Amino acid sequence: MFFHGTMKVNNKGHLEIGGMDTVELAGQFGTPLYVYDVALIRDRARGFKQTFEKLGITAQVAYASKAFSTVAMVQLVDEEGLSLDVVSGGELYTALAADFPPERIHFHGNNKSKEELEMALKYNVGCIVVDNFYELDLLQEICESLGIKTKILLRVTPGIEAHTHDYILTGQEDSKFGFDLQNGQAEEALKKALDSEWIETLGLHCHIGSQIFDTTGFILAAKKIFEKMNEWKEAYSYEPQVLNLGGGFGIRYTGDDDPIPASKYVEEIIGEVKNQAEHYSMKMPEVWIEPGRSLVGDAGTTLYQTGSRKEVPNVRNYLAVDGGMSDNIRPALYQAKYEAVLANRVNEKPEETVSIAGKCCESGDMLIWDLPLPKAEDKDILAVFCTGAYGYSMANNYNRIPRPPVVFVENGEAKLVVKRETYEDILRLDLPINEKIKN
Ligand SMILES: Cc1ncc(COP(=O)(O)O)c(C=O)c1O
Ligand SMILES: N[C@@H](CCCC[NH3+])C(=O)O
Repeated sequence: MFFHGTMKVNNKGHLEIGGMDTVELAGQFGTPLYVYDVALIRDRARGFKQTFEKLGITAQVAYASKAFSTVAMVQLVDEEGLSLDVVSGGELYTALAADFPPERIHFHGNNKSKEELEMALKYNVGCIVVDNFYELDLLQEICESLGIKTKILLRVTPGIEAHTHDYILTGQEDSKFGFDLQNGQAEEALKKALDSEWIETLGLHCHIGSQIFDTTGFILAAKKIFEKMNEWKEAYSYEPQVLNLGGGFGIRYTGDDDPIPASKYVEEIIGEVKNQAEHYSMKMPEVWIEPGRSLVGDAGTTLYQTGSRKEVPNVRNYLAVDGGMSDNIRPALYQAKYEAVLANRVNEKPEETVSIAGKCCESGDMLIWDLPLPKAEDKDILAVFCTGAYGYSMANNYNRIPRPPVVFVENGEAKLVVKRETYEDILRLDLPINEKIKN
């Protein structure tokens, strides 16, 4: 059984998370429903911090809020003392609304607008991760006009390919992100930034991709970056104070996934950074990381209610649930795989293989192919595991389906942290072309 965190089976044979019966949660809050195991998120956050402490390394662990950003989540990140990576005005606005300390916010993005940069500068965020020449010029201009100085990291692309899905690769040369390290663009950007009286260049940033199972790519990236840092030390007497090696640490969605433990990623990466710093006689930089998925991925579970069935004789049985690609687009987008159980019948043995269909009008809206389950009946509760990262955050209103609510569970208590969207919410931004609209 694919249990983790505080999950267990209670004496009714129901899945329990955070001391709460998920079948009762489904009854109370309705389905689909996102349930987050808060203790597991705290555990993961503390694990990262403790590994750095144990290694005696000055670090910042910035939660990549694109994985799952809500006011409550940002407050939890603050409680755990992490920093926060935001990638848009909306994520920044959420962080500020949650009263997150701006000095611990890192602002990312490959096409930040003037308004977004102004907002970041006015709130004095900890650093801006500059992605391209357009942004570097714009930032310099805005700083000058507002009379505000800022700290930056330069995002570099080291020219390596991590082993993951093509759509979530970011470190290769042909990428929309960052200044290329090999072709001289990164050096040109550094010279520009060092020449600016408005910009303090804290160091470099690199993110090679997501759902990566070992440290080979990170180590290669660190080597390539140090090689350049050494050249730049000699040419410009510049040594970065910070090296941010991004996120991307993989998690176990199914039994086929075999990532190393989070602490191991950190230990091996730090080991290499130390080696490189020694090799080039450079001072050890602060090492920052930006985990998203590995902090929240397996802490999230989605509860659905089962509904219609379709049998294609001798081919496949389809079982539909009351959500789908509108609350979890990852299977459609990346062929992502998940495990699931019937939360109200956890102890029962599988009797059939069914494919879980979503309710959207799209053949590709399949959540799980060929899942062994007890013979599901109408109104069973299907719990899909490990939906905590890039599930709710990529949810949408396709087919005008309202987005589900989110509940945090911890120590036998459930707290609603995002309300279910209503049909009124769906109409909120619509304007009629004539007045014949019903309320
Ligand atoms: C710049 C950056 N940092 C951090 C992350 C977080 O990645 P993950 O959720 O895989 O840890 C991402 C997403 O891939 C990213 O683009
Ligand atoms: N959204 C992706 C990861 C991309 C992360 C952003 N660089 C996923 O669900 O796996």
